[in-house]
Amino acid sequence: MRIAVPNKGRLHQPTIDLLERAGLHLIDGADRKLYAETVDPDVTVLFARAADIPEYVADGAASVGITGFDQARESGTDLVDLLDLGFGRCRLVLAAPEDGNIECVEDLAGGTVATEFPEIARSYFAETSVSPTIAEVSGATELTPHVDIADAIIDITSTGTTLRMNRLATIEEVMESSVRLFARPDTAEDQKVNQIQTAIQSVLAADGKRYLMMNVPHEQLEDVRSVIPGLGGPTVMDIAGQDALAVHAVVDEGDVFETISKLREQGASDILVTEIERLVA
Ligand SMILES: Nc1ncnc2c1ncn2[C@@H]1O[C@H](COP(=O)(O)OP(=O)(O)OP(=O)(O)O)[C@@H](O)[C@H]1O
Ligand SMILES: O=P(O)(O)OC[C@H]1O[C@H](OP(=O)(O)OP(=O)(O)O)[C@H](O)[C@@H]1O
Ligand SMILES: [Mg+2]
Repeated sequence: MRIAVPNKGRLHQPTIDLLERAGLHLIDGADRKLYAETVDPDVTVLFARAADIPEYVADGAASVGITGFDQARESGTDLVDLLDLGFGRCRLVLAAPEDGNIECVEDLAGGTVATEFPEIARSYFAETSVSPTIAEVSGATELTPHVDIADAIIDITSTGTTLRMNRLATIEEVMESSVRLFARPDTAEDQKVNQIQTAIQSVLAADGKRYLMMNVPHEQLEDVRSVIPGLGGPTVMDIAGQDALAVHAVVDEGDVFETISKLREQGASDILVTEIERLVA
């Protein structure tokens, strides 16, 4: 089966890193190659433009694809969104010059809106009382209101820097986006698709988690247990020939510092903190 992933740009490397962490190591994914084999002989990675990936999946060229939710919406394809991969978080917004006369959506009656996302723009305006002309552009959208190509834009923003630099103010949010794992409705339940989904999910589940291991005297177990945060209880094991118990627990990274002090106060010793590669529920 084939997985379509972004061939360049900001989504490329995080996607490859995630696949690698999920155990799907690429074999010879050299620059400019259009595909790469993986350690799983049944899985090939196809490199494609982020905007083309939904079509690749919908047409069957790939069984699953990884790209922005905005791209899936724009393509109009019927895909199932299996997992939110947590990166490529951004918003599509309607924005216009800060000091101009467009202050609300209604001010766009008879106007023009430039965007790289004409389909999203059309469906957005279908829900409003105005239907401005949509001018499709393929980059530098933020410039268009300043050169009389458009009155406003619909474009991606994340930190807001580009909008500010171009003296544009947000009028309304159109949609939120992040990178997702997509499949076709008819393959979303396939065993191999499921296997890939589980592998990636296990990486996401391990993100920001640490594994704590420690020795605890029998009589201190309840005190130690009481200071371990989180819902899942720790795993407790007898150590052969010793009075102490081995206690293991998964803890949020942010809680590790405080938890260690508390554990020591409660009598835990030989505390070991390790990273977790994957967490399969
Ligand atoms: N500033 C951003 N912050 C977070 N995510 C973004 C940002 N810009 C784009 N994205 C996400 O990345 C996807 C791909 O963006 P885009 O097609 O612009 O690729 P790119 O990585 O910028 O490469 P290029 O524009 O050179 O083709 C977008 O559809 C969106 O989901
Ligand atoms: O709110 P910000 O953090 O400034 O991000 C928003 C910018 O990021 C993207 O451009 P990108 O950097 O991908 O350049 P591109 O126009 O070449 O795609 C997007 O098209 C915006 O222009
Ligand atoms: Mg870009």
